[in-house]
Amino acid sequence: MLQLKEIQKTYPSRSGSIPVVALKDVNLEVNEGEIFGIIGRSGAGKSTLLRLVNGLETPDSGEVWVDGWSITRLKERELRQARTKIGMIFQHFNLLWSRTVWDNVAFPLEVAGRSKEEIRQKVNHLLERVGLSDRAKAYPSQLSGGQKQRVGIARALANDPKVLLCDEATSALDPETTGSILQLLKEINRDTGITTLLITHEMSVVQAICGRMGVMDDGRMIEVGEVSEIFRNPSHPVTRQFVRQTLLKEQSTPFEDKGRDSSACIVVQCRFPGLSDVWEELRKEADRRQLQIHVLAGGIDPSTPWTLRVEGDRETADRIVTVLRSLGAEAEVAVGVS
Ligand SMILES: Nc1ncnc2c1ncn2[C@@H]1O[C@H](COP(=O)(O)OP(=O)(O)OP(=O)(O)O)[C@@H](O)[C@H]1O
Repeated sequence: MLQLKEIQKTYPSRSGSIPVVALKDVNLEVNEGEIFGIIGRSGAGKSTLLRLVNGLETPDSGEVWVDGWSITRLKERELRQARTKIGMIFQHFNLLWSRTVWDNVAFPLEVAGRSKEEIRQKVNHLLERVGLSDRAKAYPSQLSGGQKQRVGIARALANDPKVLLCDEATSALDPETTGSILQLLKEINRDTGITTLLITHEMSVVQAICGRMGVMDDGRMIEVGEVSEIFRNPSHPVTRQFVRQTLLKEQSTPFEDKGRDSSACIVVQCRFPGLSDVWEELRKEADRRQLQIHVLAGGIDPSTPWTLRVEGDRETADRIVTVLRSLGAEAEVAVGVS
């Protein structure tokens, strides 16, 4: 669905010094219907990559393909047409502040020349989809951050795009709102099959909704793979650092703090045949043993493997693996971080 082939992108220097090579020989393939996450530190080249996909930037060399269109070869008129099939949401929402919620969502449909009746039906449907029917007449300034992003999502979906690009879409939101927006994106992907490419600097975002991910550093795509696999076995030092930072973050704690030393932890990877029963058993077992276990990935979609962080030493993790196996799960200790 989306392909970047041997992309090279250089920006001319801003102050007469050396030009900046933002992307270096980047290759990427995103499959139809998947949610693909790209993570990287500031300046890694994530935004440049996204702007290449919707044709806002052109590469020095290489090709960008979106749904059969070679974005890099299109003339301005064709590019505008191709762009209607690419929706985008932004960190700071980019809403039209003088227009109501309803009018913001209607805007791309008006530009596309849709009839009044078509616009009415579509906007009402989209507002219902994002849970904002009752705020249709409000202005963006009267909305919370999460509601603003819901308007952004509805607007991005107005022309039934095949691809949704998310540019740090939850970076301006608190963790709870982030969770609900990610959940909405996941549901939309499930219901419409829209191919979703998101960029972020937060591993937790990738873990929450992406099936596969790419890691960028200094203009290069340094690692691509299944999120669970990369988490279990990060090969590049930069990826390892992202994983480590996530593991050491005190978040998503399903168990109360038992005063353990949290400076050491072990990651356990497991697959459950079912979900809730096993999880309940595991909770009880961990409680009995006074252990802290955090779900790092796999919490939203029961079909994906779970990644658990167990605070404690290798012996503790081995005990948890034994418990998991006794509950019918496939489980193994993946990586130790201290
Ligand atoms: N218009 C521009 N002119 C010159 N240099 C640019 C321009 N846009 C980006 N760059 C440079 O290209 C490199 C990649 O930038 P880019 O914004 O793609 O990275 P990023 O990973 O999205 O970073 P961030 O997370 O901070 O937005 C950086 O060194 C940046 O300074």
